[in-house]
Amino acid sequence: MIKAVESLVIEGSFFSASKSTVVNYKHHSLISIDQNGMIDRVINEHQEDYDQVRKRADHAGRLIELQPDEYLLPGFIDLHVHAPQWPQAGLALDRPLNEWLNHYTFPLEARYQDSQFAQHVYEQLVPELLANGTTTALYFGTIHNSANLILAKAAVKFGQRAFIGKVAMDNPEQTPSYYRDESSQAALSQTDEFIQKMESLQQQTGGHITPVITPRFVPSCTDETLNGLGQIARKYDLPIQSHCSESNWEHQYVIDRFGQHDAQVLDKFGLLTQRSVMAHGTQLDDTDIDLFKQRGSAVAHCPISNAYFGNGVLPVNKLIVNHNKIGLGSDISGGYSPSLYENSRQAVQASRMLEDGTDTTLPASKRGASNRRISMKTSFYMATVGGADSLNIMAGKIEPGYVADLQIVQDKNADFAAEPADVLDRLMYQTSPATIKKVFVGGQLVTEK
Ligand SMILES: O=c1[nH]c(=O)c2nc[nH]c2[nH]1
Repeated sequence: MIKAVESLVIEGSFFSASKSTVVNYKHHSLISIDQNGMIDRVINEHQEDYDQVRKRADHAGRLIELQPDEYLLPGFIDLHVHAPQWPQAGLALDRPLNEWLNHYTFPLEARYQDSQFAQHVYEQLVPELLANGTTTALYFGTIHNSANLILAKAAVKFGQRAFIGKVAMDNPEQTPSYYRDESSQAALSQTDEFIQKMESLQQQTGGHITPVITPRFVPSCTDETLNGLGQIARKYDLPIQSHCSESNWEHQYVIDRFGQHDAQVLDKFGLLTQRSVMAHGTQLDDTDIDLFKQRGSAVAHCPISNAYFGNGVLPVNKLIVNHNKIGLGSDISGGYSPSLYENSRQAVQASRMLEDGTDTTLPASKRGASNRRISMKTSFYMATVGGADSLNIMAGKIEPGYVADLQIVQDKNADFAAEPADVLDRLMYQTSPATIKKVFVGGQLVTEK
């Protein structure tokens, strides 16, 4: 059972993004958190009641003071995590996507019919993500509802905000007999059952958990299942997640089967809505990107994973300029790292290579694509505001009315003075779990060093 949150006041300097290229810095403020775990006030040093609010919180033992080398940031939102793949993070990344799925991933995911194995993995993964500053995760589970509920219970136990999907995959041509839903009807009825069980777990525990409609990707689902999942998403008005135009092989498979791109196919089955978050998108064309925008659907940018399986670099800046919804995903274990800090770095680096090009046998003027680079501010925006907008939650900002999902991080090079904008970059490039000192979800302390 989630404990009632005590109101809290945090005193310190903080960063919070307001736009894709603008991160605001507020020096030495009070961030007041109410008993519902929401930020109710942000008070600056010059406001009349600063001292009074501070003193009252201090007397009540409810004041947390940041050290001079510490900063408050919004918690990060990971839009794409395959929870069952944690044991293979970093394995076989030199294999092409379909081989990696068939030889490593499906055999591993099949093991989650064993609930003890599920518990062993999930009780490691959830605290690991929290220790990396990830306060919200959008998880793929497996086909097994018992294991998916163990993941939900781990999220409740450790206090993470979690969106969790029972994976649907029933296409006998693209899934192995040992790891597939028995039939389309089974995939749909077990999805429905998972939704009911998540709703009662949420009511019993008060945990921050939400079920998600989860067709694994178009290749692994029959038309009947894609259609049925679209109907369930509509019936319950739930978030939807899948993979979309993620590699040469996968993109071409969908063209061969439907004569259309993933985006149109997902849309036709009612799976591209303003609650959809689709991973990768490296092969999206301009029409697909516009369809995403029209539908209000989000892209989960997974820059580390894309370097291995994506056969291309997602043009993040193009999506940002086009006002598409976009956030960051670790894609454990297509991506080896549970850290959105590391993914933020890779997002910046990949965008630079996309802009400059990589083939130096060509003249510089013929390499790359213009206006593709992003700054670390944009990565920070995607890890916070972009992720929250993608999930339609009031998170990712340090402002009144937002949930108090926060992290306190230490600037390990604070001895070397820098302007606030540079400090943010330094934090984004240098932070590791060792310098993430405290993490809060809904105002509750969930990790402390
Ligand atoms: O990176 C990926 N990881 C997966 O598990 C997966 N399944 C389908 N497509 C996928 N891509």
